[in-house]
Amino acid sequence: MLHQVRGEKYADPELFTTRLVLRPKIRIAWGVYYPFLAISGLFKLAWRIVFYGLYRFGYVGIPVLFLVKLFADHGWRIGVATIVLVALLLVACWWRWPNAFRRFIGWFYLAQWRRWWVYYRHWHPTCASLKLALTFGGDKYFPTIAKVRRDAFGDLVTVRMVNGQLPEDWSAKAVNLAQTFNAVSCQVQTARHNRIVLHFRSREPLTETVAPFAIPAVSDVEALPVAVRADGQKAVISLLTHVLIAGASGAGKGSVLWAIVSAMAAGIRDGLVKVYAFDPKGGMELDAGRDLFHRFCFGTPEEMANALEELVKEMKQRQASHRGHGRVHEASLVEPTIVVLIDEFGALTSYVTDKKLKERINSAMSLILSQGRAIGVHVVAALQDPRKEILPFRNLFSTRIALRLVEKTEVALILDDDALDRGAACHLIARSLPGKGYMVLDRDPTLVEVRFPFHTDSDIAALASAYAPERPATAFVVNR
Ligand SMILES: Nc1ncnc2c1ncn2[C@@H]1O[C@H](COP(=O)(O)OP(=O)(O)OP(=O)(O)O)[C@@H](O)[C@H]1O
Repeated sequence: MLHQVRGEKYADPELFTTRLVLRPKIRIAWGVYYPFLAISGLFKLAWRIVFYGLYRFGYVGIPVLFLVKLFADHGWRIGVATIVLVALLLVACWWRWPNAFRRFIGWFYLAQWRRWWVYYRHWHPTCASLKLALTFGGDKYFPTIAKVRRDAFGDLVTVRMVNGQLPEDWSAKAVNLAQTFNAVSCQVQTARHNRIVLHFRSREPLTETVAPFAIPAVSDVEALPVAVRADGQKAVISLLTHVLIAGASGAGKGSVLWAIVSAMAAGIRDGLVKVYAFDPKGGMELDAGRDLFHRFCFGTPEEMANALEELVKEMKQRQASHRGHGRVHEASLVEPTIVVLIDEFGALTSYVTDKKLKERINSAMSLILSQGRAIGVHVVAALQDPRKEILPFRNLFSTRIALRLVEKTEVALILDDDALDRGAACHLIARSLPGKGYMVLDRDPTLVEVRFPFHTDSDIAALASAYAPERPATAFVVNR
């Protein structure tokens, strides 16, 4: 029976020497056996030279072959002149286009060097000690390093797993792997065909505090620039889906809320976006920007329930007037987009002890979340504690943002079941990096690592005074 074992069979160097002195097991004339051994050895050598020299290490083998031919055909003067010319050309490229040079030449060669010097040399003992190798039929098989690439933050090592392995097995060893290969962190991302990518970072991206963005002149609620991605580009979210933000205490949920508010500030000023703000923690977080809100509610649970029911009533009126007029809501001065901003969603529901009140809040929230989108009512909710009470609503939020979380089980609860396998180690985000996290966008499986800009109190005050709508918050403002 021929067994298919996925992995690199470990060839003990000692076995290699014994194989050379091996005598044939069957009786065979020496005069036949040794010439056979010599010819087959030569064939193997030639094959290895072609395979390793031109294919595996072609990036070195081919230029070397070219130089050897050049020296042989045209003499050493032409050879040396060519080397100098190429070196000057490379220096000029590096000087003129440093980023492109790094990306296409520098990182490539550095990655190849690190593949052999850093990873391959320590690979087998590391896998054996972390129990990531497979023993079968008396042989040991190791996960194969298929490819190493480099980016601005470290190495991306593509690994073909052995039979029976899952990305989770590697995620569980991420800290050990990072420590072994002298990396700051190791993220495990799933790839196709039983492969995973280990992202060994030599430095963390997004460690700098991000300043507030310039406010877009026209706010497009379908594409609000709210954060910076690891590659330096702006991350954009759409409010046409409901947005859930989760993070431990001090993770920077406030910075996400303010990034969203500031991105739609022009719409607020022009009356095309109305923000209904709920701050069940007593109004501390959102108070600085209260002038931006059409409604600002920070009272008792009963007052919150009343406010939400008022909103449901307004929603029903919209539904009635929209019946028969298509399903896409267009913001106008008469019917602006309504954004329901909730700081600490958990405080709205989980901490309410009165059963009736809890039911009122839950059913109003369910209606808003399930029917609001079609008529321009969108929810942005932050929460600290992703516990069971949140779960019934979770799937109604298509855009989910997770900042630093306390436990790794919360990652699946907020983002996606396999988010941790795809590298969203929110529980490992340092406390010193508030506003950093991961997000999944509507119908897009890609996880985006981001850092949100930080708005100081004076930034928020300036925002509120420059972009406050004509009519500041009045109606059903509670406890003002
Ligand atoms: N994006 C950010 N960049 C840099 N620092 C930030 C950022 N967001 C928040 N901070 C810092 O972290 C502190 C805590 O932030 P914030 O109050 O927003 O956290 P939180 O998640 O709302 O916490 P809690 O749930 O306890 O209110 C802030 O006072 C600020 O100093």
